[in-house]
Amino acid sequence: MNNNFDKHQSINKRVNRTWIAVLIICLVFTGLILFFPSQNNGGKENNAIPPVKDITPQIIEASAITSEQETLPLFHDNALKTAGFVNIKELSPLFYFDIRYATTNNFTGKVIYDTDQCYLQKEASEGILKALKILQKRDEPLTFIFYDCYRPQSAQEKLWLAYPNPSYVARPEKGSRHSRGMAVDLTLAKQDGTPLPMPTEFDSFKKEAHMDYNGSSVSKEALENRDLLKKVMTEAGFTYTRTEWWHFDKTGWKQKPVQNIDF
Ligand SMILES: C[C@@H](N)C(=O)N[C@H](C)C(=O)O
Ligand SMILES: [Zn+2]
Repeated sequence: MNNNFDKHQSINKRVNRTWIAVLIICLVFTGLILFFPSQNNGGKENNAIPPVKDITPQIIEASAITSEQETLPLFHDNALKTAGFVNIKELSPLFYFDIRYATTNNFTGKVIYDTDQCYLQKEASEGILKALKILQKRDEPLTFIFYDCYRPQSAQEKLWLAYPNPSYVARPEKGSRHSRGMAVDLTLAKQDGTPLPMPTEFDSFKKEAHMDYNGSSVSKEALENRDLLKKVMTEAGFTYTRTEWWHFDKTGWKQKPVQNIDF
């Protein structure tokens, strides 16, 4: 009888030990799953992330920019040149650039586009070179400072939102001649880049900026410089606009389409 009792007790002890062992194994597994979740489904998550190459093509291509194209990615330069544009910075070392809409120093107070390059359609660029030749033949040779050249349609929309006045900003639905690459905003400068006095600042939407303003609030010298700019640009095949002394359109602008090539 005692023998039977001892046998029973020893079986019970073995069963208990087995259960304890099973319990410990379960606890160890649970711990592994809780502490290393990424081992569980990490492989799947990694596969879900798109490869870096797919999500950053612009960064990769931008690294190919040459020193001449400091701010305009090469693929935009290519797109513009394919569409008949010329980079005015590549035309002559005599030019100066103060591309205002690439800075906050413009009437909107905001950066309108990201690059300080100056692109124009080939015909307009030829007119600019013709005008430069006229300026260089003078006893005291002069040159240009460019304020704005080609402007994508998206930039025109930003300008219109800031100042929706068709006397000074072209309606986006009509399209700006700048967006055709056939308009340019510029002023005269000495060879060393000093701007000549003009009736007003660039993009001053006051009556003094009008081409026909001859009032006494503007100096004689500034009015003469404005008239010289107008004469030279007209001789080089541009027309002027009544309200802005700095703005000129290359004849034939209607033949060129409005563009929205990124800038
Ligand atoms: C905003 C001014 N610089 C200008 O270029 N105006 C003309 C009319 C335009 O928007 O095309
Ligand atoms: Zn203009």
